[in-house]
Amino acid sequence: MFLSILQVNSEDLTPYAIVCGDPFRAEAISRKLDNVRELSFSREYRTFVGAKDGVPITIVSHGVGSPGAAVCFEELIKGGVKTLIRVGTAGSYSADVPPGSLVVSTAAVREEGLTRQLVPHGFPAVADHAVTRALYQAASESDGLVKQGITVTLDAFFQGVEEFPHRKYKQAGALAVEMEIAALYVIASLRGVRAGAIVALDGYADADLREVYNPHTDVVSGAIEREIDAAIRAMVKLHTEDN
Ligand SMILES: O=P(O)(O)O[C@H]1O[C@H](CO)[C@@H](O)[C@H]1O
Ligand SMILES: O=c1cc[nH]c(=O)[nH]1
Repeated sequence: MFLSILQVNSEDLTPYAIVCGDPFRAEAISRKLDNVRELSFSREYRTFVGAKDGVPITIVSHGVGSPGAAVCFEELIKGGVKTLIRVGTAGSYSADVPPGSLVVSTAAVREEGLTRQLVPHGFPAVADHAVTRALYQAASESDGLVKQGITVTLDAFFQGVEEFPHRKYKQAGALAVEMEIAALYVIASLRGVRAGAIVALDGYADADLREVYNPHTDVVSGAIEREIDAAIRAMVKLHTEDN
């Protein structure tokens, strides 16, 4: 089956897929695999397949924001993907998880518009337990701080005149904010596949991002490198458990 938005044949995909926002991060992830092939680069969606320790893995970029990412998740699932791990970046809610830390998202607050058009208000956006456990274990094997907990998914990146809901979610114990995890978890639940996510913290959520946002620092690059390695190791572990 030809997937018209990703521009790939489903026969070329694998049941295990790592997704990320940035097409260049997708390429960086693919460089860690053996026998890599780039299948397509269409819109924000760049797709590679390769293997780690004999486990075939698909890597796809989904761009910024839930609606575009949802299209990618839906086509991957339609194409036969059964396990998805998002490897992203996020803003921290707490000095306890400073920039450079990793957070494994156990659940996501649905502060975006996309999932409201898919499921009722109270429907939770939750990670798969086995995927979360594999990600947390793999990330904990590397140097550096790793936490697991609730993340928040927003649509807006730069603030307008409305207050962002950061204060209340921070008080409620959320660890970080990003823009796609809730969509991933809700779509995975709807379509009966499993998903998890890990994010590298690149700053503080309540900073004025127009002034200070810069994910291209050594600290953030190091954290992204660690989360990529963790996601690949987690996929290999999940494959072993499945077989
Ligand atoms: O680094 P990625 O995976 O793109 O994730 C985060 O970075 C983007 C914002 O710059 C949003 O997509 C957000 O979710
Ligand atoms: O959505 C995001 C992603 C990275 N950093 C942030 O502060 N917010």
